[in-house]
Amino acid sequence: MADTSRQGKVTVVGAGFYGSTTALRLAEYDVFETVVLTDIVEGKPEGIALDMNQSRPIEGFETKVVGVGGGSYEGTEGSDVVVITAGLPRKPGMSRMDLIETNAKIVRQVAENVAASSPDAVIIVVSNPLDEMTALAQLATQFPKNRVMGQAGMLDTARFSNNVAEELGVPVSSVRTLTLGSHGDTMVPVPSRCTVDGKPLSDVMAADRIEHLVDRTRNGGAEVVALLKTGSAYYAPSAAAARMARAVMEDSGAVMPVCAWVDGEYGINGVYLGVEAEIGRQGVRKVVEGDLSESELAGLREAAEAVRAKQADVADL
Ligand SMILES: NC(=O)C1=CN([C@@H]2O[C@H](COP(=O)(O)OP(=O)(O)OC[C@H]3O[C@@H](n4cnc5c(N)ncnc54)[C@H](O)[C@@H]3O)[C@@H](O)[C@H]2O)C=CC1
Ligand SMILES: CC(=O)C(=O)O
Repeated sequence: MADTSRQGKVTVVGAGFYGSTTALRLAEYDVFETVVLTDIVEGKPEGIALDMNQSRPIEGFETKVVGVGGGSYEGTEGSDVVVITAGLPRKPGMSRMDLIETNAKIVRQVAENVAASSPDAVIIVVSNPLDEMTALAQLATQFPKNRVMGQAGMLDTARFSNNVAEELGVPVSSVRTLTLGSHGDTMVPVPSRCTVDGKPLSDVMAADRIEHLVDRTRNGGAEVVALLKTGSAYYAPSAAAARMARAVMEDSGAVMPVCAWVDGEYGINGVYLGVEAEIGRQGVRKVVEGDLSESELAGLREAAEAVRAKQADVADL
């Protein structure tokens, strides 16, 4: 009898650190029928897929992982969700923005291929610089804006929560935080929306320590890059992208911080920006506008203008 407990196809483009860990997380959820992993390199995705499939009897999942190398999109056709991880990671001392020209060429080409092979997919972009690459993927595919979003806020929020939990010596499960804005210098960690065991963060932590953790969160990616010396973070980033892909496939309605098209919310018009959004089968169901302090709102508007300028530039790259 056919097993109908798993459904859908998710493609992960780019079989590097981010892409391969995302593919494994997605496969281990055991909710998708197929996870396709692709790369321009021949053999790498095929080898990784075989290795992951060989782990199925040990980990006990049935999702089939398919590897497609050589820049081919054969086998990805009709994907429900596509996660774009193709692109260079930064080196120590580089900003995400230093990747813009190289990664724009890669993301444009990938997005055009995705549009041709999976015209109804929801796209989750992770390649950096994130806000600009998300805008570019929408331009290149001409998909409705709700069907193209970027992963950053889930990661930045997780880093903020981990920083708070470590500082206070409490379980991460007792901490709620939020990070909005860009995945860059104008990131907006939102202390007014943070709680520990339901209590406002400001009741349990001194203002100067909160400010320190806000800074550490803004520099969370660079902190990992500096330690690794080569490449950038992928365990926490892949957890975030995989959760987003699963929320799409399951039409869960979960509210997550993501890079979404903002048009009117917070008085901000026409830009991809990190905000909270309800995620479902069509991608972003709606942007969820929450309460922010005056300075947080000003920070979000500043981030919007900074990414708007760069997003206009990528159209020509
Ligand atoms: N949004 C976020 O929160 C985060 C974003 N990133 C970004 O994700 C991207 C990937 O990072 P890693 O996986 O660590 O890098 P990596 O170097 O390990 O992997 C990148 C992969 O992309 C492949 N690739 C390049 N051009 C391609 C094309 N045209 N088609 C298909 N595949 C192609 C490469 O062959 C390579 O396997 C980087 O741009 C990085 O900055 C990384 C962490 C967090
Ligand atoms: C690489 C990157 O964007 C991060 O770790 O935040």
